[in-house]
Amino acid sequence: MRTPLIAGNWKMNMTVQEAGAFADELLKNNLKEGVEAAICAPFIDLPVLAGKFKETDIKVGAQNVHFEKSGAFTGEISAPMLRELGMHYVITGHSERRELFGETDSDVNKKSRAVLEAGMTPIICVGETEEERESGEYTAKVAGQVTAALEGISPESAGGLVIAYEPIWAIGTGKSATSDDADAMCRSIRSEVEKLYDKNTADRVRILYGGSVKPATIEELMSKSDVDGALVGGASLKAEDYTALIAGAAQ
Ligand SMILES: O=C[C@H](O)COP(=O)(O)O
Repeated sequence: MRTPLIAGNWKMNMTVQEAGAFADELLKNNLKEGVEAAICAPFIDLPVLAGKFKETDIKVGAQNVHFEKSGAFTGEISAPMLRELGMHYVITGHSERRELFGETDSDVNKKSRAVLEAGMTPIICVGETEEERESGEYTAKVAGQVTAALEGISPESAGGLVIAYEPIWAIGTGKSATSDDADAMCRSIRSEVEKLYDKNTADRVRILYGGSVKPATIEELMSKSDVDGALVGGASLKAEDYTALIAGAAQ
């Protein structure tokens, strides 16, 4: 039985003050049980969120990491630094990082392994462009990203991973994949994991959908058997909407 996960990805939004206010508001709400809640925030917000959520089940995560533990990498943050702050998750391979910052499949693999080595869980993002969807190449593209990201990761670690399927054409566009499309792609990713490892590992790995998920669409999405949750951008920025996402996922 896989615990559903609703992971917010704040991207480059929310000042420290706004993050604190979000946390205070969220803590006043009664989050439905049975769904894991996580917020992946800008680096500067992480200490305040870790502090506010310390005595709760709400997890905190980062949106990026460097794959080396330390060294001359100006402006970068390492996995051991994030672990010491109490982080549970780190998003790796988000399409914005791949497209805007030139991250390669190999970088995503190295970052994911560094996150695991530090005792955290990577949320590994994969997904196709609109052109790849239209050309019919999308299943192969995503399978290739999954294979590259998981290279060298042990079966024991692989079962605990989170993979987020985020079709690039659905991110921040209001143009969500249908729940059936999301389910089909999550199933295809699970079968890829089974090919790389075994059925037990594939049954354990959690696969999220991301791309214009809203409180109004979460319930239908979560009714699908291979969708284990969502990676949510815009709709995770307001405590009220985030609370509604958790409630919808708990149905
Ligand atoms: O990581 C989250 C995704 O990029 C989705 O963002 P969105 O919910 O704003 O479309």
